[in-house]
Amino acid sequence: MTDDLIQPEATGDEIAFEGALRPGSLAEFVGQPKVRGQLEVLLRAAALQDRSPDHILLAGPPGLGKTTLAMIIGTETGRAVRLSSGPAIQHAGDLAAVLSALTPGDVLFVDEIHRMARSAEEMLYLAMEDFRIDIMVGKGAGATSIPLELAPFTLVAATTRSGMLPSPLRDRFGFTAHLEFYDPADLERVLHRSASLLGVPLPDEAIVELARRSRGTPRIANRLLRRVRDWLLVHPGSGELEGVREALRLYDVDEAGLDRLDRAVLHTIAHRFRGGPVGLSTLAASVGEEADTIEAVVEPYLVREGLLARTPRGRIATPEGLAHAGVVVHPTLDERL
Ligand SMILES: Nc1ncnc2c1ncn2[C@@H]1O[C@H](COP(=O)(O)OP(=O)(O)OP(=O)(O)O)[C@@H](O)[C@H]1O
Repeated sequence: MTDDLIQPEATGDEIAFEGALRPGSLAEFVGQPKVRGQLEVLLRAAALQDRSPDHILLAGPPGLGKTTLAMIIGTETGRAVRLSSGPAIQHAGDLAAVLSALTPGDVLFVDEIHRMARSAEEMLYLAMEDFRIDIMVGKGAGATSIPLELAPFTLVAATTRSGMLPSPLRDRFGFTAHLEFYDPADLERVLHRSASLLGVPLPDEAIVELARRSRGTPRIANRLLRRVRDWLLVHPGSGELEGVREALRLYDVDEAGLDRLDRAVLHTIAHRFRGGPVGLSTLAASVGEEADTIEAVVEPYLVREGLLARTPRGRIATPEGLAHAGVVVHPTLDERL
């Protein structure tokens, strides 16, 4: 299991806490200028023509704002958002129940759509394209299908694994938003906003330090902010910057913002596999974590930071990654690159 502090998925009481910090409009949504611009045009064009916006796929690592954007799409278009998720759709019947309950213009948000049952996919294709489904009644030779008209709706789906979606499904979205990790400057804005909403006034230098070590992820930035708030409560009279450093040390977040699992992955490649290449499943087994988590959560950030690279023969630690794991190799001697 990924370390509690840094894992990008929301946990326990955090869901309520996140609700309070969630930006409510596109204007309040920090960063991701490209996605914001694309969505603005798409939503405005639909409003001008008084129709439901096209189906939208939100792709990217956890904690970057996919759920937030889905809610914003509802608010900006003045439509109700109905919530479902891939793991909750285990049979075509589960999907039929969700779709048939929609009212005209609804936004249907399906989180983790890559985990939806294969048996529901065909039904979803038809629903997205023609706003109708065929319900099968009976079995074997006597089975018949009854067509059911649906209310026009907009599907907003989120995935951390867009590569796992079958292409007929991907093709049915009018627009795919690729969410990227946030720059430190954008995370500083997220943190300033959250700090003022939480009533934790932090000076700029403390916010800068926290943003730099939040793994490019607003959810992690907000979570670290809560831990810093706790630390300062328990240590009254301490400086805020000291609070940031001590809280992060306590929760095992290093100077580069890497957590225990990030470091375990780098360390394993660097030391056990002599820098790589190593295959994903071998790597996952060596660090005792699910291959999915390594691929969707750990790797994207290490790749973006230039610490790990994916090659056709497997994962390798880059010279910077090796250095982070305490091994120094001169790049010109590195035959793996
Ligand atoms: N652009 C942003 N500006 C301000 N806060 C943000 C932004 N994006 C995300 N957040 C904050 O980060 C938290 C996590 O965001 P959200 O739940 O939308 O992520 P997600 O990508 O849907 O994650 P998951 O895939 O795990 O559901 C939210 O509570 C929100 O407060």
